[in-house]
Amino acid sequence: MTGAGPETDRAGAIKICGLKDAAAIDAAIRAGASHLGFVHFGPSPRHVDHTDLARLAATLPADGPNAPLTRVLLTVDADWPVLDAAVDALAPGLLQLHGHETPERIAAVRARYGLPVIKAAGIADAADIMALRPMAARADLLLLDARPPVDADRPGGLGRSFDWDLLTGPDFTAATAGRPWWLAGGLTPATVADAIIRTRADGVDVSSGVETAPGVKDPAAITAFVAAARAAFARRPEAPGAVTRGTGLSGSD
Ligand SMILES: O=C(O)c1ccccc1NCC(=O)[C@H](O)[C@H](O)COP(=O)(O)O
Repeated sequence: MTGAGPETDRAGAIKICGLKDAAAIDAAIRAGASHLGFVHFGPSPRHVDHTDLARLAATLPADGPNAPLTRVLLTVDADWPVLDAAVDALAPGLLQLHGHETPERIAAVRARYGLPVIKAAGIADAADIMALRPMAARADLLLLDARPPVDADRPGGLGRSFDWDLLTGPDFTAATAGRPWWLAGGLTPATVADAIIRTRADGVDVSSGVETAPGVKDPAAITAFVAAARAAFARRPEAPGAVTRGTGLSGSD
């Protein structure tokens, strides 16, 4: 598999996830987010149904190769009919699989839609790092989130962070196999800059940290988060001024 393209390959991605309303979307776009995430998973307080996915999609700038923004469709162990309908409604540029999708399923989703795939992985200990390897072989990008508690009603968007020291060293480098990866889990406008500098993540992703309550986005917090992330990415020596918006893709092997 070759790299999917600039949507996933470039450093400096900033994704605001769990968007449901125009004010929050507008704040994310104005601030300079590169990726807008839409959750399509019934139990989530951020769930957007097919009708609203299509309605919101109609208000967004065009997606596709070299577009300034990438729409990300987030699903959890979704079957083909659910995925087909959601992809039709949103016309995303990137698919985020946030459940227990196997490497084979990742490859099948990627092939069916011709879109790059983010595989989210819950991290709590070194074993979770070792488990990244087969996912990295099939996904275009990894999203490293806190592993949810066993009794959680959803696998992400919980505002929980994890030990970033797990993201260093040869085991981590081997497990990610050169695949780009984004950091998620409990990030906030106050912590994102430190996270970017310390972990050297290729991108960051937030949901709870820019909300006033689960599912209720705070436009001012979105603006602050994106500004802090942009400034931190710009300070990193390997990516001077490197905040980039997701653009085109190949999605093909
Ligand atoms: O947001 C949800 O409710 C959700 C439900 C099911 C799977 C994933 C979900 N969200 C994922 C995200 O929003 C982020 O990618 C990530 O988990 C960071 O969330 P947070 O810790 O709240 O910033």
